[in-house]
Amino acid sequence: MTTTATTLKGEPLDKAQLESMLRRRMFYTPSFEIYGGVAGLYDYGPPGCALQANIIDIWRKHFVLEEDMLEVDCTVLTPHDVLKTSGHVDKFADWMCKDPKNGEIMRADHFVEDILESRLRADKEARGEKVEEKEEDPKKKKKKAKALEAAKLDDATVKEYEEVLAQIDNYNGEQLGELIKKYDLRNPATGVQPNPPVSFNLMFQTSIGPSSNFPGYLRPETAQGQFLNFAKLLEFNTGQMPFASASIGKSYRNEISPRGGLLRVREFLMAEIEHFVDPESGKKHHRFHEVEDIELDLLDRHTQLSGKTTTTRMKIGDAVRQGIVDNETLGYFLARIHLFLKKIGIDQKKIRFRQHMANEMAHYACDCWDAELLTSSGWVECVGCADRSAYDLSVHAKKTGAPLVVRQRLDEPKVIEEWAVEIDKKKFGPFFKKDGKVVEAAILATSQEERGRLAKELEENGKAVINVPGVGDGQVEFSKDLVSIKWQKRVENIREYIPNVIEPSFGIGRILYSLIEHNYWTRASEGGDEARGVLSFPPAVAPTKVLIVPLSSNKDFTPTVRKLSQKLRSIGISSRVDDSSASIGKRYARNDELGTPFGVTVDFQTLKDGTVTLRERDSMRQVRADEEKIIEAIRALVDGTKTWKDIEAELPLFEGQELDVPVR
Ligand SMILES: Nc1ncnc2c1ncn2[C@@H]1O[C@H](COP(=O)(O)OP(=O)(O)OP(=O)(O)O)[C@@H](O)[C@H]1O
Repeated sequence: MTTTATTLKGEPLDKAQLESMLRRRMFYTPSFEIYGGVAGLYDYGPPGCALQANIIDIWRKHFVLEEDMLEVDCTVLTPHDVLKTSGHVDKFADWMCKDPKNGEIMRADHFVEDILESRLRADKEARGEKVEEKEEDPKKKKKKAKALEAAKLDDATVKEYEEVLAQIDNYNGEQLGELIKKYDLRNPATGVQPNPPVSFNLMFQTSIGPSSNFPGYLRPETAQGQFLNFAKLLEFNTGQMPFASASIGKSYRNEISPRGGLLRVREFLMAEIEHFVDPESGKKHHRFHEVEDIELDLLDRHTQLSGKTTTTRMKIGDAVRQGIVDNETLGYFLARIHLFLKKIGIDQKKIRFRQHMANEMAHYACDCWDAELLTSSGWVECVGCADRSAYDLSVHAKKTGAPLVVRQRLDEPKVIEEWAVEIDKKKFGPFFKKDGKVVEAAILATSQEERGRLAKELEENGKAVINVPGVGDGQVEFSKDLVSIKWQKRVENIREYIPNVIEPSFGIGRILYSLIEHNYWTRASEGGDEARGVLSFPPAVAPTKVLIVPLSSNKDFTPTVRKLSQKLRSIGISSRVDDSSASIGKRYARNDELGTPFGVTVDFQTLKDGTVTLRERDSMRQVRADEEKIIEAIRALVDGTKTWKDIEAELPLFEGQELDVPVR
C-alpha cells in the first residue's frame, strides 16, 4: 500500500527530482534506449556499478565469510527437466488479465490493488483529509468537487477495500476475477473491465544447442544450481551438517508489467543462501543466542488476514519462543538480514518483516517471511526468507535417483522393522530400457505405506502398478521377478535423511534502489535558490570514497594531487580527482549527488606547509592537517573504526567553514 515517502531528513520525497539526479549522474539507465528501450531492462552506470559491487562485497563478508558458507557459481541456462521437476514449469506463474478494448495486458493482482488504492485515495480527498491548496479555475473546481462527491465511499466499503488490500497477495486467479466483477474494476485507460485472469509462466524459454530438442530456460532463481550440487557440497564439507551454500548471479523473470524502475525488472542480480539443516534438530541454530535480543517489526499472517497491516515490534527470541516465527534457524536469518540491511545504510524505520499468507507462498515453501522496505512505491519485498522444507532435494532425488541425502553415523544402533525393496538389476534394466533409472527412483522413493500396498499387490497378482509421471501414461507395471518388497528387520548404524532448507533470497537491485531513496535528501545551494541532492551513503557502500579537489588549475597542485590519489589507491580506497574549472562548491555539490562521503582540498596553504583539508559530505564541516594524518583519518572513517566526531576531536577544524547540523 502506498505510504507517503520521505527523505532521510523526513521531508516529502520529490521522486521526479531524485530520478532526474540519478539519470544525470548515471546510476542506471534504460537498456537499448536509443532503440526505444525495453521495459524492465536497465544498465548500471559507473556509480551504480560501484554501489552494487560494494553492497555485494558487504553481503559476502556478512554472510559467506562470517558464516563459512560454501559459495558456488552455477549456470544461468537450465535444462527443462530440472525446472519441470522443481515445479517451476507448471507453477512459476502470475495471473494476468487483458483489456478486451485496447489489448493492454496487466498483472491481475496489481490491477486490483491499483484501482482499489486509487478509490481509497479519492475517498480520502472527498472527505477533506488531503486538501488541495493551489488556486484552481472555478469551473474546474466545481467539476472536481462533483467528481470527489461521487468518489465518496461508505465506511463498510472502505473497510472491505482495506481488508482486500491487506491480503492482496493471497488471492488466486479465480478470486482476483471475482474481485474485478464484484467491485466493477475498470481499466482507467478504456473504461472497461478486463477479461478473467489467466496464468502466465514467468520463465524465458530457449533451446540449448543447435537443434530444438533440448529445451531450457534462463533460471528464475539461483537456488536450483545449489540444490543439484548438494551431494558434492556435503562431501566438500566433510559430511558435516548443518551447512549453507551461497550464490550471487543474474536471474530472469518475464514480468507481466515491469514497473517502479529497478523494483520490478526482467533481469536482476540475486544473492541467495541455502542453509541445509537436519529436520529432526528442531531447526535449532547454534548462534541463535547471538541475535535473540534483536528487535524486529513483524507483520504476521493472522494480522493480515484480519485486514490490518500494523506491525508488532518484538525481540526475535520472543517471536520464536511464541511460535510466531517457526524456528530458530528462520529467526536467526531474519535477524542477520536485519543487521545486513542496517550495515549498508537502510533506514531502520523503513524495514518490516511480513509473513506470507498460505496462498501467497511459492509452491516449494512451508513458511516464508519477507524483509520489506518502505519506498515511494510503498512496502517492497527486498529479501524473501523461506523455509523450503525438503521439497527441492526430494523431488530432484526422486526424479534422478541421485542420493541427495545426509548419512549420519548413529551413536547407538537402531533395530528397524519395515518394508524393504529389492530390485533385480540384471532383469530390471533390460526390461525398462531408457526408463529404467526413473522407474527405479520412483520405486525407491515410495513411502512405507505405499510399499505395503505394493507388496500386497505383488503377492496377490504377481505384479503391481506405480505412478511414474513422464513414463508412458504415468502408470508403470512391474512384476515380482523384477522387484520384491518384503517385511524385514534390520539393524541401522547409519541414519539417512533429506535435509530441510532455509533460504534467504536477496534481490540486489531492489535493495540498491531502496538504499538510494533512504539516503537521499536535499539542501539549499549557497544562494538558497536551488535544492541540491545529497546521497548520505555510509562510507562502506559509497561508490567513491574520496573526492580530491585542487583549488584551481595551477600546475603546482598536481604533484600533491597525484601523491594523494596514489596513496589512497595503495590502501584500497577509491578516489576521484575533479580538476575541472567549476567552483569548489559546485564540485562538492556534484559529488554530494554521487554520495561521495569525503573531500580533500589542495590549496595554496598546502604548497607552504603540506596540509590539506578534509570535508565531510553531510555536515560540510572540514578539518585541516598534514597529508599523512588526513589519509589515516580517511582510512579509519572508511573502515568504520572512527566517526567524523572522533576526527573532529583529533584534528583542528578548518577556519572559515560554513557550519551545518550533521545528519548522522
Ligand atoms: N522482477 C524482479 N525485479 C527485481 N527484483 C526481483 C524481482 N523478482 C524478485 N526479485 C527479488 O528477488 C527476491 C527473491 O525472489 P522471490 O521469488 O522471493 O520474489 P517474489 O516473491 O516472486 O517477488 P514479487 O512477489 O515481488 O514478484 C525478492 O525478494 C526480490 O528482492
